Amino acid sequence: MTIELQAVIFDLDGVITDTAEHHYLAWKAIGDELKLPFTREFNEKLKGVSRLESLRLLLSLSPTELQYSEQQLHELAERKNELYKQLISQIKPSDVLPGIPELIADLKQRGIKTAIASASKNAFAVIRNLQMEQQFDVIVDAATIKNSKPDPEVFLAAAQQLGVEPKACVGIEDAVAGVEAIIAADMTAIAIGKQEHFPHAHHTYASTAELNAEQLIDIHRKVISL
Ligand SMILES: O=P(O)(O)OC[C@H]1O[C@@H](O)[C@H](O)[C@@H](O)[C@@H]1O
Ligand SMILES: [Mg+2]
Repeated sequence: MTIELQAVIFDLDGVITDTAEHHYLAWKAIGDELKLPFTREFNEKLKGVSRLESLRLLLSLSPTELQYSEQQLHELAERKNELYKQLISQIKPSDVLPGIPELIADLKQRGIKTAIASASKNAFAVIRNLQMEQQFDVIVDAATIKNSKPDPEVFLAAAQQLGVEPKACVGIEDAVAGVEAIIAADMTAIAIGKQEHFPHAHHTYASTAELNAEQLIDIHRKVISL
């Protein structure tokens, strides 16, 4: 018996709206201050991972062994978050990425459920500013999750709350750690970004504008029959 696609679980930052850029700009400001050679390429590693883990990755760019106390680490993370919160305070409904509203509407019409699986503690603020609270059947954010991506926990929690088995889900991510989490959750993994970043994704689109429900159903069907 084949398993039909029953739910699409979206990452938030970089998939629903371009907050991946806001995270980058906030870390870039901290990196510049500490004179660290932080690039967009290196930023790919920070996508999808928790705030503190992102900070650890950023500090690993230092050529010398920098020693920070727990207190200093906490202050740096807090400062990054303040910069980030300023940036997201400007987010408005028109900042939803292209193709996303149409995809969600099409999925709903086909009876396919939708959820958010985000590693961010700011997820609800972003969704509120986008006025998308009513668009998803389930929203899981960092507040209730112990293990961050690439651990599958956030995707599995979303599937469980939807009442759908993981194999019947497609996950959509713009982060390497996120695609790993989807695969570890035994779901079909769709990546958004450059193909070379996502060798393990089942399919990669250059942009959210290319997403469409019919194709997701097809890709899921092929993955299930493998
Ligand atoms: O600092 P926040 O808002 O809790 O976000 C944690 C992580 O959330 C993820 O969604 C982002 O991709 C990461 O870049 C970010 O570090
Ligand atoms: Mg993301």
